[in-house]
Amino acid sequence: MSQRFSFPAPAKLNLFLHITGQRSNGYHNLQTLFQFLDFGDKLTFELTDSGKVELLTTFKGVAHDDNLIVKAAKKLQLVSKADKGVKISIDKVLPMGGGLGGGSSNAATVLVALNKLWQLNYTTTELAALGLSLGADVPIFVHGHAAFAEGVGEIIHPQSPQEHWYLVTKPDVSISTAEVFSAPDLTRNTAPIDKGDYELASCHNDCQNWVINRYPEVANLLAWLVEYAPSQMTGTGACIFSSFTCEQEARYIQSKLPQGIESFVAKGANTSPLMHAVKNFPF
Ligand SMILES: C[C@](O)(CO)[C@H](O)COP(=O)(O)OP(=O)(O)OC[C@H]1O[C@@H](n2ccc(N)nc2=O)[C@H](O)[C@@H]1O
Ligand SMILES: Nc1ncnc2c1ncn2[C@@H]1O[C@H](COP(=O)(O)OP(=O)(O)OP(=O)(O)O)[C@@H](O)[C@H]1O
Repeated sequence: MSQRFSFPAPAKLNLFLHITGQRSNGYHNLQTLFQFLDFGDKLTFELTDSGKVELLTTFKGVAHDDNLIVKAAKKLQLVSKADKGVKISIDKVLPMGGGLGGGSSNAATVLVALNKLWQLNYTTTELAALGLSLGADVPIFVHGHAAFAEGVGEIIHPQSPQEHWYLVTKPDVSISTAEVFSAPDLTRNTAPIDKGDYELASCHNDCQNWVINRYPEVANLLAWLVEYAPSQMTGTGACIFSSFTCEQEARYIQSKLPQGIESFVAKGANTSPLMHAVKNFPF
């Protein structure tokens, strides 16, 4: 059996998410602060000579060729004319449709890892540009540093917010990004802020009110959490992150959560775990 290599695909949080306008193609202009978590999926790669991209893990509700993992690998194969193949498996822990960017992170890890494993030597900027067509969040995961982002999320200014401990909770609903962004009554006119001069505490998530008005599961859990810690939705939901100064506090509140709420505790990371793995490659 040939050698296997594993790389992390971490979660992201949107520490705030302002919608500042909408483009003629329907996409939204955003201002957001991305931070990674030291928690996420793990992808394992086995190089083959078959020329084929094979995802060995099945996903409920996502066909093999629609999976962002497969799309990213095929895209890289196509642009680079690489004749090598790969078998990929994933230990999936991030909830889908949670606002944690799992799919985009998986795609970014495929691009970054195969760039190394297939010895393609694309730059980070080239990989991020390739990734943007797969998802608006792919470039930030390719760049791998916490950042204030603009445009659809692809204009990236690295920043270093405080690395809190977070309790991340998932209300028992899955919310599609497209559903939120296509809502006629979503707030789309938040005034742009200056990336070098803003107060994190006065920022917010423009999707949150829309979501809590429609999903009582999110509204109820958020109302419960804010009694204990500053709490906000990430991305278009449904996950909520609550900030703590130490791990024990986060774990204590986790132990008090209402029954049946999926959750994990993780630390904010301004450098993505993927970057650490790449730096140490070959392992
Ligand atoms: C909400 C965020 O997670 C914030 O980080 C991202 O902007 C969403 O990123 P994503 O899940 O990678 O989104 P994509 O797969 O690119 O887009 C999903 C759908 O959301 C809408 N969409 C997405 C991003 C954006 N800036 N404006 C949009 O209107 C589009 O209708 C698109 O069809
Ligand atoms: N490898 C993958 N992992 C997760 N979802 C995938 C993957 N490939 C395709 N998808 C599809 O993408 C959708 C969005 O998944 P994802 O986990 O990225 O959502 P999300 O966390 O809400 O992302 P965001 O924060 O970007 O809104 C899923 O519902 C699924 O249909």
